[in-house]
Amino acid sequence: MITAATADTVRELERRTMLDVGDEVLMQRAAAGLAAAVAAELRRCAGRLHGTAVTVLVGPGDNGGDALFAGARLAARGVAVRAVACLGRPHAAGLAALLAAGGRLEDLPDDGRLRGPVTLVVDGVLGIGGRPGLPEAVARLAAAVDDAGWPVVAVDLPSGIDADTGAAPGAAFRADRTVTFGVHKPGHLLEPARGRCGAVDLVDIGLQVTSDEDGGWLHGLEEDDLARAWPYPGPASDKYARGVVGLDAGSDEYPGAGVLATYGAVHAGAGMVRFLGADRPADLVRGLLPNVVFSPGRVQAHLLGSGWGDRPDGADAVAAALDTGLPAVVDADGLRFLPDHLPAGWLLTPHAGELARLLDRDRGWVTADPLRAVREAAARTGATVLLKGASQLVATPEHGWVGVAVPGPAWTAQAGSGDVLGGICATLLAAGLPAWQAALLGASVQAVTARHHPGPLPPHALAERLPETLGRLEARSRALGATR
Ligand SMILES: NC(=O)C1=CN([C@@H]2O[C@H](COP(=O)(O)OP(=O)(O)OC[C@H]3O[C@@H](n4cnc5c(N)ncnc54)[C@H](O)[C@@H]3O)[C@@H](O)[C@H]2O)[C@@H](O)CC1
Ligand SMILES: [K+]
Repeated sequence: MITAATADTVRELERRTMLDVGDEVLMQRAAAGLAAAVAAELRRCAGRLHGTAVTVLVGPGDNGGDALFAGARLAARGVAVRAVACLGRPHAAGLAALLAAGGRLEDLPDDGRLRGPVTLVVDGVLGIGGRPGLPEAVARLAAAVDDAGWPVVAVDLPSGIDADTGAAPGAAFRADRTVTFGVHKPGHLLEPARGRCGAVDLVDIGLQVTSDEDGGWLHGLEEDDLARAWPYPGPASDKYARGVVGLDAGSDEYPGAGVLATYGAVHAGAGMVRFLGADRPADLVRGLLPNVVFSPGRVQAHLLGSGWGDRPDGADAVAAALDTGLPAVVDADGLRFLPDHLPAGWLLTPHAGELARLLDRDRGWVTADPLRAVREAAARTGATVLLKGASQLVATPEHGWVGVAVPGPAWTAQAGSGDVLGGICATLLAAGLPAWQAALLGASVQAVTARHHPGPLPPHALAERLPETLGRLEARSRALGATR
């Protein structure tokens, strides 16, 4: 699990640690970790340190200070280090250390082009004190560095992104590797910033990170977390232990959604799937999946809404499912028929446009800060909310942190993926998982499957690969020594 904290929380953690160790120590720990990461990167790309040339781009704050102290350590090991002052006056003590170690300082070139030999660039322009975007001259430099194709190591964050929201509304650096300190920041987990970080290294600088249940924290699921937490059947499990899913998805107008949701539920391992939707999707499902049943009967979780279209009795269907007291996933068109308050055991699975409609906001308000949007949706509806998109976020009224699913390739952004995901999540609810966990595991298993089968695989074909993923995850969970 990757834990991320906002800039304010990081500053508070740093303040507390500094009371114990003093303020110089943290920056020296950060610089040591950064220098080690840059040295490893130099060895990877040049095979050596001696004789390589590192250009350190520095801003006016402590992010530049980290970069300058790291530059001093590299200069002492035979690397030719040139610092370029990109914004304001560089960190005084860091600059003095670099110059004393034999490094040089240069001004930002007017044309934004770096001179001299460059093996690698360190982006120490802005860190958690940075406002998103870059002044024009620095933006030109960032573009030139990108064009030149030099390897870039970012200090804490790629400069220009928003550390707390993951937004990148203006120019920003793009790194091959980002070296962060103490704890991850939301920008490392959330697109589009995440895509600018490259590989992220976490350097321990001695912060006492105790992520409590208060707001502001993110927990990013990793593939091993998924492997550990999936509810694999045990030797004594029967179909009811795995769970019976009741699907009311698709319509005579959009029958495919019912088929796709059923594919998701069946291939995610539901004990039994009851298809309770309209006639046309029911006929299609009957022809494709002989294990699905169509009569009413015992159900342990519902899926409602995918492909309903303009269904006149949508509100009645939602109300009837609520009356059962069972958990449910409400997807797509079903989101238009919600009562004012829902139980936290219900899971809503909107994409940005549907969430905007739900909250009576513009889509742009949601996409500008998806974290804020998903939190607000959970608080307003009382339900757990999975916001689908480039980063898949889960908020629940049950705790203050937001979960981030394992990221997947952009190929899964296609019509029908959401219907399959609804079926997967309903299966996990039927197996007895709380809604937040069903959402995180469901979104993650689909992403991990897509990672292993890159390319434009249609959603039903991807659903058919879920069993292969689950078999691999189950073997992994055994290797990890997970207990059932
Ligand atoms: N506080 C600490 O104890 C530690 C901090 N560390 C480093 O310190 C960094 C934070 O340092 P700072 O708080 O000094 O902040 P930054 O180094 O991010 O820079 C803030 C400065 O940049 C200016 N600025 C911000 N956005 C701008 C923009 N878009 N255009 C132009 N100027 C802009 C601000 O006015 C301010 O002067 C962290 O990211 C990390 O790298 C590490 O040394 C670890 C310990
Ligand atoms: K930076």
